[in-house]
Amino acid sequence: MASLPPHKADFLRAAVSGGVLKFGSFELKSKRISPYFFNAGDFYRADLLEAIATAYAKAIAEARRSGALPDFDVVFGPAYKGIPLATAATIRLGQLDAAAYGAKCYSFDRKEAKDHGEGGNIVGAPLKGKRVLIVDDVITAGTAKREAIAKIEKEGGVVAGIVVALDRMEKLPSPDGDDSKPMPSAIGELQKEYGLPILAILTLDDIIEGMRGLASEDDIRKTEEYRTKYKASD
Ligand SMILES: O=P(O)(O)OC[C@H]1O[C@H](OP(=O)(O)OP(=O)(O)O)[C@H](O)[C@@H]1O
Ligand SMILES: O=C(O)c1cc(=O)[nH]c(=O)[nH]1
Repeated sequence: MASLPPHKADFLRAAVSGGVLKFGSFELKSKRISPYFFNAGDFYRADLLEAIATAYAKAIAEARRSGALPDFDVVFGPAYKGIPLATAATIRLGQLDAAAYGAKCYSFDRKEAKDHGEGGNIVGAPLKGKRVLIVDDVITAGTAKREAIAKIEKEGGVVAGIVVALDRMEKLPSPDGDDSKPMPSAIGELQKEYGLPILAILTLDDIIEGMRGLASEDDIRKTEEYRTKYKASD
């Protein structure tokens, strides 16, 4: 991982040591078959959860300092894997800088609306009139982030930006389902369409670079082939 900047190398090291980054054959939400998979649900041990929470919190604080992210009120984690990530990132932000982040809130959605008790779709801070930062695991085709934006807007919130652990650097799905057609990048189109800043702690390029000599040559070759197959036209 010598060629990666220290914050990326530390995060990739935590992902590898926790078995979060895997090589094999995996079907994605987009139905693409990938030779690698980043399962953020495997950051379940206290030290690993702290590592990912720290990585998000530092990325957010740095982007606030540089002006790459606007201010926000609520950190929103899309169900399911976004839930512990957003919650842990909120705690870590408050620990890093209580004056700036101690009053930030967390919130997440239910995949199915609750019809009793408090009811509704949202758990945690109400979103109405709030600036909402989405914190989630991975962007592949961008579908999950579009769904999250629609839910937040329906609740009356305004999305301020998106932070993910991994940008897989893939193209949008073609409307006719033919994935061999050139298409623009999922992340670029989200940025353009919604005018949102999107930050990623790691990209697929970082994984390929950082895993050279650590993953098998065969796994790296298959991952490079996958990168070429789903490479965006922009
Ligand atoms: O960019 P996309 O093509 O939408 O795919 C990426 C998303 O898909 C998965 O979430 P999923 O909706 O499967 O929910 P989960 O958090 O319950 O695993 C994954 O956790 C990412 O958030
Ligand atoms: O696209 C997905 O569904 C996906 C990719 C990935 O690397 N990790 C994940 O949890 N989901």
